[in-house]
Amino acid sequence: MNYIPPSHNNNVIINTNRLTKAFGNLVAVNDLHLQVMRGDVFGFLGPNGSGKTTTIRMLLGLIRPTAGRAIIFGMDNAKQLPAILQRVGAIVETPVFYPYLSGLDNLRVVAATSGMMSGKSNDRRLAEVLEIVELRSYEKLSFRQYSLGMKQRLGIAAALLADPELVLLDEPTNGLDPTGMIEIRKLIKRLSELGKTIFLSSHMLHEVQQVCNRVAILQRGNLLRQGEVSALLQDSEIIEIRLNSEEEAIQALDVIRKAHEDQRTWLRNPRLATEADQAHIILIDAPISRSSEVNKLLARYEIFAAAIHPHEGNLEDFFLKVTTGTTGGHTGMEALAERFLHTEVGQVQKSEKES
Ligand SMILES: Nc1ncnc2c1ncn2[C@@H]1O[C@H](COP(=O)(O)OP(=O)(O)OP(=O)(O)O)[C@@H](O)[C@H]1O
Repeated sequence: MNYIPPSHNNNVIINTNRLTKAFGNLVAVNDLHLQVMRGDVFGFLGPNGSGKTTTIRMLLGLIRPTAGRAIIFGMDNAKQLPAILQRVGAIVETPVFYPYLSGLDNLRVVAATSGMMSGKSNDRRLAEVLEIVELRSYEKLSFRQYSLGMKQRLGIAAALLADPELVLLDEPTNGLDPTGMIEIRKLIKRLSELGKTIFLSSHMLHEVQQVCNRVAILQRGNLLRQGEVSALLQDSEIIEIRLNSEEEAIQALDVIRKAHEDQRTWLRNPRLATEADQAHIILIDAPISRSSEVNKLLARYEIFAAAIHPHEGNLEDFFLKVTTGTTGGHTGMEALAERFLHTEVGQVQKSEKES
């Protein structure tokens, strides 16, 4: 995606141009072009070590890029960082709170140390943010008694104190149990309804699919894809056709391949299922809304499918496709993607850069 000059579009909240960070020979982030639009819940996806935190740290001005720049709210963060940060709330590392103070008192400390208002308006804001993160009923409880999910939400409450337009969250569900994850998901939706733009990094595709409208996929510091979740999901829809025998499956495959060559280009990558006992199953990367067309096509050649199963797209499949080029059997794909995402990946060596 091309760099959009900031003056041309005020709806672009984050706009990076060739953003790059090298640590010695290791290129942690390489030539990154990101566009986050106003109102997005933007998922920044990638396996461990792919450069997500490094990117967030550059956006927040915590580290300097080796090359390229980041424009936030139309301002260059190398030049106008304080003005940008006034409009941003972020959690990059687990926030530190006083264990023996209550949630409310901890927020009071944050408000006081960051020079926010005091008195009644301050108390009102504290109550508001505790309400948003659903900790109002636990505000008097000491921090050490909070669950991990509550601690994380208190961190988000602290990031919300100054009513930021943009909220940056680095792996907000890391280490949380399913209930904690659901709470964070609900909170992200609530923040989005309040008009915030949200940028969240994650390696949990399923989580991201449920809350984000747009995503960028990073691998070894390189941007693999960026776009609307709905469009990416459509790209990973699969039609599964079960035939009555392996012989019939091979005939059907031939028909589908010819149809693909003959203008039905939406019938992408027809193939036999990879599992040994599934040689009678064909998988096609194709919009599931066209399942009946496939059925009719085969019937014209007197091939009658025993069953046709449309598989909705999911980010795991999509991710696997773009990261490994795998478009094989559907079976086990999610598990494979999940394994991949938890794998520490190797890093690219610093490449020669164009000027
Ligand atoms: N200060 C640093 N010095 C040297 N290498 C670093 C530094 N910070 C990060 N890296 C390396 O840069 C790469 C990208 O790390 P980064 O933390 O940005 O990845 P990530 O996608 O956020 O992964 P994780 O989810 O594990 O934090 C990794 O190989 C990491 O070891």
